[in-house]
Amino acid sequence: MQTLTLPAPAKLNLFLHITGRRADGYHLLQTLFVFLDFADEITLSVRSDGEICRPQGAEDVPVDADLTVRAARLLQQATGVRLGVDIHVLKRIPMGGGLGGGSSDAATVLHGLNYLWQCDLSNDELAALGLCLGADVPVFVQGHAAWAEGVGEQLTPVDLPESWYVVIHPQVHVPTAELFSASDLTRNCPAITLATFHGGAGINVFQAVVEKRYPEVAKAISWLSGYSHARLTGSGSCLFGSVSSRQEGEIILQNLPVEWFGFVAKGVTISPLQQKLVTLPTLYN
Ligand SMILES: C[C@@](CO)(OP(=O)(O)O)[C@H](O)COP(=O)(O)OP(=O)(O)OC[C@H]1O[C@@H](n2ccc(N)nc2=O)[C@H](O)[C@@H]1O
Ligand SMILES: Nc1ncnc2c1ncn2[C@@H]1O[C@H](COP(=O)(O)OP(=O)(O)O)[C@@H](O)[C@H]1O
Repeated sequence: MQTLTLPAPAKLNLFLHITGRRADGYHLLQTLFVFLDFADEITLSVRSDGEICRPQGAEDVPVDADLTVRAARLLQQATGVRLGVDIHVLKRIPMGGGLGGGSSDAATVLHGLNYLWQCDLSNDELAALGLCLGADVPVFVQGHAAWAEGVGEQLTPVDLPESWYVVIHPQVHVPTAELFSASDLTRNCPAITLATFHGGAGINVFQAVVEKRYPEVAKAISWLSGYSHARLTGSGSCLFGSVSSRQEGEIILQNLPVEWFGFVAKGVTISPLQQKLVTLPTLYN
């Protein structure tokens, strides 16, 4: 039986603007994605009977709704492969926190099964499949920090300097779809460039909306602002601030109120998944 364990890293949105809306209601974004060296862990064991099972995963995510299972089914249908898989998901990334854990899990399953099932799809083909599962999946498939436009699928790779982040989860679940439909969400940001971002431009348009609706998130942002420039990632509820080293981040976390969860992570240009994929030996029939 072929078994493979791969990471599914978290992401941060270093800024997030909405510049307009598509005819189908989806929002047009500008954002900058960076990966973290903080990840879920996914173990895939090939089954010969074609079944797709998830013996281990997030308890509150039903098997049929799990993005890992949906990704496996999608790849099976798209390629006609007759093999199946047991999917073990070790969750570390807080769910519904704007860290993209579900999307990342899906991207890791697409890559892992593309390898184990020997489907031989390209990164672009896997990213196109991933987009059917969620707007954030393609960047995790491509695995390179990126400037993103469209709904997040038009990606331009960006090399970012290594940096450290304190990430706080205020233990609040913020539903993405609800925030995208908020009447007070700013949807007409003027387009900016990477150069203007590096010059200091760029906010997260969800931050004001989330702070108003979720006082606990506002409280956490205010707390982290005492140490670093605190910003929301994605549609929240996680927030982050950059720090100069892991040690500086750990010192800040010593004062973290007990009701919140926090961790320090390194921001990386090449995702931990890509780093692992390039070390895998070639499989022969
Ligand atoms: C906001 C972001 C920023 O990276 O991240 P998260 O906070 O989810 O991590 C993403 O755009 C989220 O992408 P993702 O989480 O994949 O969203 P999807 O499952 O595709 O969409 C969930 C719902 O959000 C709305 N939606 C999503 C993306 C988008 N560009 N416009 C939208 O209006 C739609 O109502 C959709 O039904
Ligand atoms: N494998 C998975 N891991 C996390 N969430 C999942 C998974 N599969 C489906 N979901 C659903 O996707 C939602 C969003 O999860 P997640 O990607 O972690 O957050 P966000 O989109 O805020 O970054 C969860 O609330 C959950 O209902």
